[in-house]
Amino acid sequence: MLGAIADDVTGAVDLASNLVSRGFRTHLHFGVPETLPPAGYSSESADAIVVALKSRTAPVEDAVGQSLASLGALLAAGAERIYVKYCSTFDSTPRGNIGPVCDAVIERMSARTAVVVPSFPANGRTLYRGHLFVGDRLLSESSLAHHPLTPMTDPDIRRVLASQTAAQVGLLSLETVREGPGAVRAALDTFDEAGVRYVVVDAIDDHDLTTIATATATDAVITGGSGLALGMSGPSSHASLPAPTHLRSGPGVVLAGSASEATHIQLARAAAANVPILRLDLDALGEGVQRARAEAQARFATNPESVVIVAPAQSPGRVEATSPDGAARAAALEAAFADLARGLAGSGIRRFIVAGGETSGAVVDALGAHDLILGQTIDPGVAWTFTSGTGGRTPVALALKSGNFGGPDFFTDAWRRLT
Ligand SMILES: Nc1ncnc2c1ncn2[C@@H]1O[C@H](COP(=O)(O)OP(=O)(O)O)[C@@H](O)[C@H]1O
Ligand SMILES: O=C(O)[C@@H](O)C(=O)COP(=O)(O)O
Repeated sequence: MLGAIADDVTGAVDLASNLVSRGFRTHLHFGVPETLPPAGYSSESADAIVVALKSRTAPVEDAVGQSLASLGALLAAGAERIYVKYCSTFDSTPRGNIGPVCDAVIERMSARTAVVVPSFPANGRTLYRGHLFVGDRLLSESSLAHHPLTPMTDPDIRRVLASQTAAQVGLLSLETVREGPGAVRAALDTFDEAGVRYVVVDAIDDHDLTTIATATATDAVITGGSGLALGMSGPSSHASLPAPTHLRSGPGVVLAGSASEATHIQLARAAAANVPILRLDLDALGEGVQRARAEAQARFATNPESVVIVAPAQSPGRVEATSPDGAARAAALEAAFADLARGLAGSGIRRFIVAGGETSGAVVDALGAHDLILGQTIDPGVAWTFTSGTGGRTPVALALKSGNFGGPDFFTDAWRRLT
């Protein structure tokens, strides 16, 4: 069994959906697990367990502590290999947490060399000569350079990782990758003998990912974005589960707390398609939540198949989450989305799309959704998930979308994949 530790909620869904698409029956757990597998699951019925943490921007010691606790639970559940999942744009601060978390996992696993593979070509993330590209631009020239919490201003992943770890970091070039898995394995063994712990590996298409995954198929620890999973092969042919019948139709709510560019394009396209967008005024959030809830319910009463979107009234511009005021506003908005999700679910709404990793984390907590089942993939790195409905609770469908993922018509088209 494969165990995975993801540093945020949408990143975990991203990895889980790629694993499912490659034939891994995948179980997704939110938060540091006390024990795994949870009730109803066993290592026999899951080929992979992904633990979703909220550790990307946590203090380093917390991130390491949460990751090691999760690692312990995964190993106790029978995990034989560990996949450390971070963002495909290597989102981190100069202190970490990618380097310290990977160091801790590698040491606990008594592993030696581990690959570093952020590439996810289907979403425009490619690595060449150790430099990370987002679409046609270097990472440092993309919108990620202005991320409020983790501004990525250096595209050289070898250098970025070296600033977060005392271990040696090497580079395996695209030329070697193109020579095939045997050449990659031989190069990794040479790095290992030279005491190099991390090997950043170039990859610009899915075939490169298959080569790297094949070469590292028995490595105890692999690290990357979710793209590396696309090169792996699981044992099952039908790893995603159909949506429970009651979730295939009915009202739907989009909670768009993401400040990312892709989400704003998706909002504009939905508005152009006449999907109602209810706005939350950041200066009157309590009132806004009440009003949005009442308005959504009034619309659903007249049209039970309709969709409403809830988004902040103010443009995020550059959300200054690093300033105390910015962070407080961002947290208040997350809490408002969480309240709204709880209220709507309490009045019977069962279908939600949530945009943004932090926003998704808040909503998942509010709904008490600790374990999710993977359904259909919607777009690369985004899939429908269902709460398990244990304890007499009715399952809820959740599409937890990383801010920058999904096609332009995601908010109108994703519902069709809820089958
Ligand atoms: N207009 C806004 N003003 C202040 N904070 C905002 C605004 N829009 C979004 N936010 C906050 O910014 C953060 C966005 O993070 P997240 O949900 O991870 O999405 P993304 O990373 O795609 O932007 C959340 O904390 C959200 O509450
Ligand atoms: O690897 C990725 O790009 C995503 O899985 C991811 O982690 C994105 O993070 P958010 O944009 O903060 O959701």
